[in-house]
Order: sequence, then C-alpha cells, then structure tokens
Amino acid sequence: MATQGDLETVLLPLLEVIKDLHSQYQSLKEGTVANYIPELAKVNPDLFSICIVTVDGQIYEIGDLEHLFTIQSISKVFAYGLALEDHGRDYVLTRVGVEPTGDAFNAIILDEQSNRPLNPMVNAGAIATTSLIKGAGATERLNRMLDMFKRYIGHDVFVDISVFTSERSTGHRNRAMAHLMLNFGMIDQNIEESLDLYFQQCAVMVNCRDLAVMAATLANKGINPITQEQAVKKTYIKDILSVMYTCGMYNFAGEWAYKVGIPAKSGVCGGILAVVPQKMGIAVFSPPLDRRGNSVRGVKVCEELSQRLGLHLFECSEKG
Ligand SMILES: NC(=O)CC[C@H](N)C(=O)O
Repeated sequence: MATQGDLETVLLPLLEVIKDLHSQYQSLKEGTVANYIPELAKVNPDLFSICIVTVDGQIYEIGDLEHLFTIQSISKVFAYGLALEDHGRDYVLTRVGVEPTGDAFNAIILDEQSNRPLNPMVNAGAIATTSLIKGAGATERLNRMLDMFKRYIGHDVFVDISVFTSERSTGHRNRAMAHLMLNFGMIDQNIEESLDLYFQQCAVMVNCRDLAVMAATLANKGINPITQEQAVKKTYIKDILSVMYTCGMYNFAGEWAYKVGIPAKSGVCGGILAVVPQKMGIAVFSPPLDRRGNSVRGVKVCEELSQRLGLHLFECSEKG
C-alpha cells in the first residue's frame, strides 16, 4: 500500500485521475438498470459520478454529483453498525453470521447448523440485522435509523416514499425470507414492522458525495471527516469493514478482494462505496448493473483506481 508520503503525491493528481476515468467509462454501455423494484427502472442509465473524500476532509469529485438516488443495499453496512451498538458483538453474532454466501444477494438460504442468515450484507442477513434496531415502535426505530445516517452524512436524510412503497408492495421475496427466519426464531414476531424499516432504510436518498463522506467516516475510525462527529463507535469499525471485505460485493466478493483489495459495498441503485482505511472513502454511482447486481462502471472505476493509486490492502510497493 502507498505510504503516507506516497499518498500525498498521489492525492495531487487525484482529480485528474477521476476525471480521466469518468471520461473513459462514460461511453461504456454494458449492464441493465434494476427493474425488480418498479420505481428503480425509471432511472437514467447515463448518470455517472465519482467522488473521493479523504480522512482530512478534502473532496475530489466529477459527474452527476447532485443527483439523489436511494441507497439500497449500501444501507446494510450502516444498519449493521447500529445493531452492533444496540446489542454488542456477541449477541448480534447469534442472529447473523459473517460467512460469505457465494450466492446472489437475494438468495433464500440460512446456515444449516445455526439457522442464522449467513452475513449482514445479503438481504436475509440485512433483514435480521434491521430487526435488531432498537426503539419503542416503528417511528422511534425509523428516527434512530435516520439519525444514524445523519451522523455519517452530516445533514438530514429522507426516505423516498415512492421507492419505499414500490418495494414494500412487490418485495415478496424479502417477506418470504423474513417468514423463514421467524420460523427458526432468528427474528421476532414483529416482522412487518422490521420489513418496513428495512424497505425504508433501502429507500434513504443520498447522492454520490454523501456516499463518499460515509465511506470516509468508516475510513476515519467512525468520525465524519467534515463534521468531526463520531457516527459509530470505533470498536465496531473492524467488524463492519471485515464483513464488507468478505461479503460486500455478494458473489463477486472474492474476485473484488483479489483485484481491488479494499472493503466495499454495492447496491442495486448502482452505487458502490469503498473504504481505504485511515486514508479515504470512495463512491461511484452509475445505475446499469452486471448479472450479480454490481454497477458495471462502478466496478471498472474501482479496479482501475485501486491499480493506479496502489490501494490494494496487501500491495507491496516496488520501492519498499
Ligand atoms: N442489492 C440491493 O441493493 C438490494 C436492496 C433491495 N432493497 C432489496 O432488498 O432487494
């Protein structure tokens, strides 16, 4: 990995690098936008933005930065942090594992021995995670979730009601997973309330810059580098980043770890959030997805950024 000295020299041309990658991949027309949630199918496939926020709060960005989209699966990372804060590591581990699935994000599988969902980055595990968010009733639980996002982003956040209701009325597969987990005692009786909270967390609106600030907060030991607010307890950063590293890109997680080599999370919105610990947060937004549900341009941009900037966690510098 680049040393601090290397990183300073790398940061100077950073804007040039992301501008270059943006123009290089703007014309790439592969992939299709998610359409299993009807509202998501309406997005413009040409939208494309890249943003990097360093742990000292510098912002480098290019593209459609103001465009708001729903955070979708990227929310799973942050809900996991809140569940850990609410219950502690040991209890959360009894409800959701930390093992990659090698299957699609919406696979209906639980661990055969423990009956737990395999990890918090796939839908089943995320629904179990969200069911752990504390609060006296639906409104308090939602407000705690929104406050948590606010700490990471640095401003108020809102739920896109049309995406929320679109997913709520079509999300039968997620509802089936919740019932399966209820059957095994992995989530409590109140599954409709937890499913609503899960659909709401997926429908929180963000832009590419917000995602990069969230990533930079994880890179910066849980402290938002713009507001200096502690968004999540430092002790849980290693839990969050470990599951992102091994499970965040679903059944592409192994190849991603091999090629890009940094913890990341994608969502069917077309966002990818990646964390370079102690250095920077990276976000790419481009809606067309590959067959695994990861943004086509997002994966390309991150692969190339990692190579050009030497970001892979296990990279041994030629110079060193
Ligand atoms: N991969 C994703 O982004 C999936 C999130 C989506 N809300 C779902 O539950 O299906």
